Amino acid sequence: MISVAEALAHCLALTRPLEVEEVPLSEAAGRVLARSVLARRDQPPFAASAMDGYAVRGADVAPGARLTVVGEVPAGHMWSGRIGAGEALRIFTGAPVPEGADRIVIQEDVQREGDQIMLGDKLDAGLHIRAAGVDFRKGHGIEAPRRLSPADIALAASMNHPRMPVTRRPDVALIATGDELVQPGETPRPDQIIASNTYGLKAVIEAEGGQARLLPIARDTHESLEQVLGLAAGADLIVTIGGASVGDHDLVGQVAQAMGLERSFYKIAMRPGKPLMAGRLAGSALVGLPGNPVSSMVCGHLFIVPMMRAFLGLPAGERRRSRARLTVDVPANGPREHYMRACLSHGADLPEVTPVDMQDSSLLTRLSEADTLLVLPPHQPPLKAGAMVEILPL
Ligand SMILES: Nc1nc2c(c(=O)[nH]1)N[C@H]1C(S)=C(S)[C@@H](COP(=O)(O)OP(=O)(O)OC[C@H]3O[C@@H](n4cnc5c(N)ncnc54)[C@H](O)[C@@H]3O)O[C@H]1N2
Ligand code: MOO
Repeated sequence: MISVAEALAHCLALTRPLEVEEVPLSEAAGRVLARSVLARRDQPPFAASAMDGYAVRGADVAPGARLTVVGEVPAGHMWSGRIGAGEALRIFTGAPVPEGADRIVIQEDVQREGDQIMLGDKLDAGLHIRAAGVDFRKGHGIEAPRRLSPADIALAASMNHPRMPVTRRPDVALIATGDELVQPGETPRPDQIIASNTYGLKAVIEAEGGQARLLPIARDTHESLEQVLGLAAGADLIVTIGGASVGDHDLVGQVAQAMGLERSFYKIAMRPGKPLMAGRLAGSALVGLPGNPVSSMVCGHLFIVPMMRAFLGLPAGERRRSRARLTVDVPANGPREHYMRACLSHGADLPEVTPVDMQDSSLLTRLSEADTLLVLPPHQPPLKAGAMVEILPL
């Protein structure tokens, strides 16, 4: 059995950054920017008023000073004159500041009578002018690769980019396997259960920016598995679920190998997730996840998420862990790295972590309750409440 880190390295070696496509800016949120984009103009393109008030010469500003209003400029218009001594221009937020003026007096500090204004006794000290290019200059870049946040979308719009070059979404084919499975909403026989893992994994994949296809459930026969694997042809990544272990009906590895799978590894020192398998099948990366629902979801977080990032051209490696204080004793760990389902809470100074009450890898209620994985290294001796441990937020 190889380690989790070695298995991840093999999984990442099966990926390559995908091609670039252009999408409308309005559809680019959450996508991965593939090429840096540069501002097409300065922002603001002119010195702009930050307040509603009067543009004046700073030298004229004094409590009780009287100035003559020589015109008016709203946002979206340009006043082409020059402000001279003793003059003021009525101005609104966002309007270009006229030549000669170097300060905005806010209207709350002014009394107006006809074309005259009188400044109040207590004047706001701010200049209230946004210099040209103070936000960004022409040529300023949003650097790739980067997952585009809502703020990035607004910035790109401000830079005058109607379209964004983004990495194509990875196409992921998801295959549930097993005679015992029916789709949610169907009527199961008394000896059947509902397929859950594919749905959970689709959500994991799509939250990362992949596009997941749910293929028909493959039955535990060579013919059925071969047929459904055939439907996955062309996918960037094929993910099978179940049929990975040693039982007489666990056929995924056999069938994939008969179809030409070049296997990278099978079985890892991890709990849950021991019977994980990965390799390349006719141009697609293939990951065979164990069938136990929690095993497949934990493997999804640990292996499929970094693979999505690698396909998207983002930095991809082991997911970042942090540390927390145990609230309860934890027994010794065996030879496999253990990813315990756990809940985080705020301690007095540090985050605290509590494993959920049952760790069996079939229990989706406990996974749903958990918000973090508590990671115990192989052969970890027993730990007492208060010990510091590594955690991986879900
Ligand atoms: N003799 C041994 N038996 C098992 C071993 C072992 O080393 N020796 N390993 C155990 C471990 S650990 C795991 S994990 C499981 C993995 O088995 P498979 O990947 O072959 O999965 P299945 O047998 O097909 O299913 C296991 C379990 O999960 C349910 N399942 C499967 N697919 C789905 C799905 N899409 N949605 C919901 N539930 C699913 C399935 O009904 C089984 O209950 O093997 C152990 N056995
Ligand atoms: O490795 Mo299995 O995934 O422990 O349940």
